[in-house]
Amino acid sequence: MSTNQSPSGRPETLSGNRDEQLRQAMSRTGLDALWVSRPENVRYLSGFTSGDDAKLLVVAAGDQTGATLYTDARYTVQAGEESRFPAFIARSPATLEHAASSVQGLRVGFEADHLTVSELETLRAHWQAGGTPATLVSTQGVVEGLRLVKTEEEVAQIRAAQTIADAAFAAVRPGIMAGVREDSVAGQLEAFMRERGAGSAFDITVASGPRGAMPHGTASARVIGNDELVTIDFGAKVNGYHSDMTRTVAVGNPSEELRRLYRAVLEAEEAAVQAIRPGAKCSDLDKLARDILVSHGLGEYFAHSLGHGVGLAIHEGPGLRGTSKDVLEAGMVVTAEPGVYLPGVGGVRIEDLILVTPTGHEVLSSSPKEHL
Ligand SMILES: CSCC[C@H](N)C(=O)N[C@@H](C)C(=O)N[C@@H](C)C(=O)O
Repeated sequence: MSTNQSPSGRPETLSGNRDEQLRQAMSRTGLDALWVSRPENVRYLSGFTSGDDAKLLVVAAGDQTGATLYTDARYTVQAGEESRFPAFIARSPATLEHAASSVQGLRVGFEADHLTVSELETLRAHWQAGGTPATLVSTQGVVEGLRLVKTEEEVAQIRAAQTIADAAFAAVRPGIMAGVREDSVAGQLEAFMRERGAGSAFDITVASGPRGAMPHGTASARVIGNDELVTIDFGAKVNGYHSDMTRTVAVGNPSEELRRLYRAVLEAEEAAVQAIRPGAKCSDLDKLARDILVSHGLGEYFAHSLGHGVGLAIHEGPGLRGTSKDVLEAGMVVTAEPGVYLPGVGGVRIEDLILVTPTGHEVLSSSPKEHL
């Protein structure tokens, strides 16, 4: 066990803009402290890039403000280089024993969506057993709420990721033809992005022919046939920030039935993109696209939501779905991605990545769409 003060000299106390927003969010939720366990949230607040193997304790109670990164000895050097907060190097339960003294008598939030039952029991055992127990408070979305609106720096990372993804698509598209395996297409996209310093944002979907009926048809060994549609959904990852884009392309001369599906999805997608602006209700956007597909008799085949926010996570707020209460604000980055999936026939999805701007929107993805 050891403490590791950041050599950068950056402050261990909560003092920046992001810290102030967090302090306000904690105050609204009635929290003195927050035990951050969602990897993206650890990264967002501390800068430490291996959030899967770290936790962050933030204390914002009266004069007592500050944060400590908890990670293990595999990351001693990395934590020193990356974390804005001092790191305590240990593994659980030593981490919890160390944190216990800081949380005595405090209302400590935990992230209910990112803590297992056994981890919660361990927190209780260490922080509620002594003379001045902490009160553990279940929370949802405290840090995620801060992540909804991106800073200029965050938008720059997402834009860089999308630029690489667009270049990858342009390079690989000519080779998407009958006789080529789906996983070869995925491999080429991934290799292109890696060559340019980006990772793949998620397992790439390459779904050809009848496999197009699977919204997340991860590239398989299937050989693309003639006169088929192929749905390709992929993204790049740059400094933790994702891009996300889907194109459906024609190989040969797909049937009129497939072309009709394509045209309906394109109409829904373009209408949704045009409606993206600050103040737009996410549920209305979903309905707009869904109604167009319903008017084409395809509503029952639109098997998911219209879209989602994109950032440090591939799926984050706001949610562009029927049940969403979210309203768009400038600085949000979202997808619009209607699709239809007909078992035994195939499917179509078209997706753009969009920045909400003060006056409307900017489409970040630039790969051309086919007109069938
Ligand atoms: C495993 S990440 C997949 C990324 C892909 N572009 C995507 O977002 N696909 C959608 C069909 C999706 O999964 N939507 C979610 C938000 C949903 O509707 O629940």
